[in-house]
Amino acid sequence: MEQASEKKFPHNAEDYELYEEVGEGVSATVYRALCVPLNEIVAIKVLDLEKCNNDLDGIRREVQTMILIDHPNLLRAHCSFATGHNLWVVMPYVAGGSCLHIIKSAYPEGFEEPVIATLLREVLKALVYLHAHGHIHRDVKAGNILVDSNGAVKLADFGVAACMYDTGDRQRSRNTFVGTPCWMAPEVMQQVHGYDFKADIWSFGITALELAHGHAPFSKYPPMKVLLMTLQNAPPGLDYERDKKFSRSFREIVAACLVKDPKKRPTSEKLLKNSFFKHARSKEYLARTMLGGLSPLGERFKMLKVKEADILVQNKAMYEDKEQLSQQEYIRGISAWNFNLEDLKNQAALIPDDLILNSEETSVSGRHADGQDDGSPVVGMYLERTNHSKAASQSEDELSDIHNLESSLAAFPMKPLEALKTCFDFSEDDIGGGADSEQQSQQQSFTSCVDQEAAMYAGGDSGRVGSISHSGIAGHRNFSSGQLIPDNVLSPKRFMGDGDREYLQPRHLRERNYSGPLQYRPKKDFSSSIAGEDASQGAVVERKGRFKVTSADMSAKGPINFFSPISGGSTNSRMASSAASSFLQSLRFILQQNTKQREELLKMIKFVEETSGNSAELTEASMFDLSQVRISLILHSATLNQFQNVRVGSLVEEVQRVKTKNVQLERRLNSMPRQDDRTRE
Ligand SMILES: Nc1ncnc2c1ncn2[C@@H]1O[C@H](COP(=O)(O)OP(=O)(O)OP(=O)(O)O)[C@@H](O)[C@H]1O
Repeated sequence: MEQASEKKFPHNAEDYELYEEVGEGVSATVYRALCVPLNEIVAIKVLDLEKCNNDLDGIRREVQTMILIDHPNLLRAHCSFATGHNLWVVMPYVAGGSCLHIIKSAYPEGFEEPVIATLLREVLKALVYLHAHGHIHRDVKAGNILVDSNGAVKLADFGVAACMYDTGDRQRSRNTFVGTPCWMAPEVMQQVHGYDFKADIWSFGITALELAHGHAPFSKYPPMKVLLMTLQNAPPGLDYERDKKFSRSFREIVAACLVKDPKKRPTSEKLLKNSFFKHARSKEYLARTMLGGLSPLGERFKMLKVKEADILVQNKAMYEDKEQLSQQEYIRGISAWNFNLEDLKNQAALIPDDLILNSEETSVSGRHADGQDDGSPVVGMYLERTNHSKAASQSEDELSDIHNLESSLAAFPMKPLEALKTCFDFSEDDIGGGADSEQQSQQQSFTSCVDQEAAMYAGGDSGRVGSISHSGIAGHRNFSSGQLIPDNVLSPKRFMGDGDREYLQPRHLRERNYSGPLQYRPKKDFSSSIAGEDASQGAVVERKGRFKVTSADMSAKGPINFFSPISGGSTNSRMASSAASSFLQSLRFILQQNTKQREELLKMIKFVEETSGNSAELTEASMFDLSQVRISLILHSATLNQFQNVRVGSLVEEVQRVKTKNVQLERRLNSMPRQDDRTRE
């Protein structure tokens, strides 16, 4: 057990002086602080319970896990308590900060192999411990690997950790989306059979790439696109050419972790024995190499925030309001992306119809070759979008992009509309299931926090120089999370006065997304229908560099390819469809522009349908294709987040209606005498 945790850390906010901010996540802000009675520097994670009320169960779990775990490579909390509408988690201060911060401040191209091996070995030790004790971390990433001033490595953030031995609701919650998309294993995304500790091994492999390159694969894309790419593309890995500087054993260990079939991934225990770790060095080496020359964490954090704010301003000038929320999420660090409903809706609106299969290759070579990528995911993303629009005249590329997007959608474990519908099917019982008896009994076994109720605060400012004012919290109770975080703590409105809101408020006034990890549950009836759609299970039919196209991509289950010839069509109808296709091709380009043009397009389709009436078989063919474009448009509209205007239900009906019309048109078309036959007659 860590020495610090043997001490009695007080449960009163007044006993702590909050200093500078040293970190920020989706759900919390972390401060360096002084524990006055013990005269010890600590870190305090401040979670705003008001803003986290979607994920109280997750918070309970995080605190429980942080207090119960006991391993030198895991960050153990000293104690936690509620104050006002905040939950404070007191933990050891890890002066080097997270690997993500260190990368952003000083190693944008990633670390050298011995550093990576040393970091990963320590993380693996933590995972071996967690897995052996029945825990899945579920959020392994550079942002959660902390390095102390002496080079000790601590895996942190149990906000999404789960217990493998849970039963009932908590077990079922492993069938939910939790984690950060870039690091998320395919089986976690698929939500089909649930997942186990092997999900951490996938994230571990992604983290290895993040440490090697300075960013995770796909990190510049919005979450929805990351989902599609993770499911559709071959797993990312170290490249023979691009990553020449790394050893073969490093390439191999990454490849072993990033296998889509979780059963084929090694256990953490087995990984730890891998020859790659012969490259690992001592803690002192890590401290010297990684932290030497770095300014104190608080200063670095401030500088990073200024830099990020600048990028945000630049992008604001270039891109208007709709994308702002997403951009903020990008800028705050990809690592800070936990999936949530609002993110999903906003990120979905950003899916460009551009390269999916080869995009990561493009982005990486861009990053290394032209040096234009400043490490900002936002800038990177928009550079690529601009470049892509320049290339729009190359129609072949455009066509293949469309096919790529659509086959990616096919590989997504649900049809796009269903996928989006499911995302909006927010599971209530995931949120409310926190007070089950099992948890309560676990909570009663907590050792580090004793009191259930702490004394009332004395009013007024503590007056401590350099600390954050405690004013405004007078008259409100503290609750120790050593017992179950009491229900009333988790319903902040019940005990909150207006004064509470002022406390720490300026730091929380920023526009942020607070809901923490997404916990969506797929509808039960979907799970059976989606089981067979994993692209990773299809036979490889085509390879593009490191990427593969599987038979699943080419299957009839895929979305309608409105550029393909009409089934059973004659030469004439093929000509007709080709004429229609060239028209549709232009339409398709317009489709990519914006919502307004999309609406125009729908009007045009309507016009063509109405004016062509009953006139000729050419019209029939065109109408068939046109209605397919309409379906595609509807799907895209849904995907591109037109939910403000159109209800999902009505979209589904519309798709059904147009599909029925298609079938009728196709029948009529097939039963008509073909023009060349009639000419012969
Ligand atoms: N004990 C600590 N000592 C020093 N820095 C810390 C400590 N704990 C967290 N941090 C810093 O604060 C950042 C945010 O903390 P944390 O990851 O716990 O918040 P979060 O809201 O759970 O984040 P996310 O869910 O985005 O991973 C970390 O990335 C790290 O840089």
